[in-house]
Amino acid sequence: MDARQMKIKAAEAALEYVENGMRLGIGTGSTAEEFVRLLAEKVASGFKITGVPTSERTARLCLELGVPLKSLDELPELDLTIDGADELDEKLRLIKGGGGALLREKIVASASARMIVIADESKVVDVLGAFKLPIEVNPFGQVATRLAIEKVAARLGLTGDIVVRAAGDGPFMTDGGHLILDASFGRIPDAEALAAELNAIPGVVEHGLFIGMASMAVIAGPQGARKLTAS
Ligand SMILES: O=C[C@H](O)[C@H](O)[C@H](O)COP(=O)(O)O
Repeated sequence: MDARQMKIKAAEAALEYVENGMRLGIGTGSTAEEFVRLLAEKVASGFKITGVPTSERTARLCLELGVPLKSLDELPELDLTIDGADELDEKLRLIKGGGGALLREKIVASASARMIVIADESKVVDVLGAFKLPIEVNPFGQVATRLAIEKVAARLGLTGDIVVRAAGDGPFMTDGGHLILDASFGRIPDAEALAAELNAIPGVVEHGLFIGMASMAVIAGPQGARKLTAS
């Protein structure tokens, strides 16, 4: 089974949790896009859901494939969000934001009664941090914000480069008009402490640590999909 087939396997297994009539948060990324394709097939066969996309990219795909959408302001309480992740541990702590959608993803997941993560086995780690932690920051004062991040990270024993994510010749801009700083901490033994410290820095808009948000993950491997619930 290749990487794409595993993403499809995870998406298929997660689709079983989507019920007729649900208000559904729809994630961003290559795994979430496989989910959108399968969901669109169900919608075409008469299944009714209303989706709230977590990015412009996901919105475009949904519209192209005929998945009905509303904004989060039109539908501020959701039944379920299904989204991918860049890394997750056995306690369902996640790193997200590899695609730059972490802010809307976190807002949509927070507005949902339940969040299910879809991923392949390669994303499951013992300790978060091999994937660079995306931190969304306001462009104003970005250098001061980066220094503040470095200071709180050092207090927690974390070091490593923190660089502005690029796109083409310029910086990558999120759907909200912010920058992403990618922090190469390596290992983040106390993700809760880091999340709290980052939340307290004014220039940080949001960060990619999703803690206590997912209730289940569907993990696809060569043998099929398994469920992971927070331990
Ligand atoms: O910003 C992007 C999201 O957090 C994605 O869900 C995450 O990067 C995983 O994407 P993929 O399924 O492409 O690995």
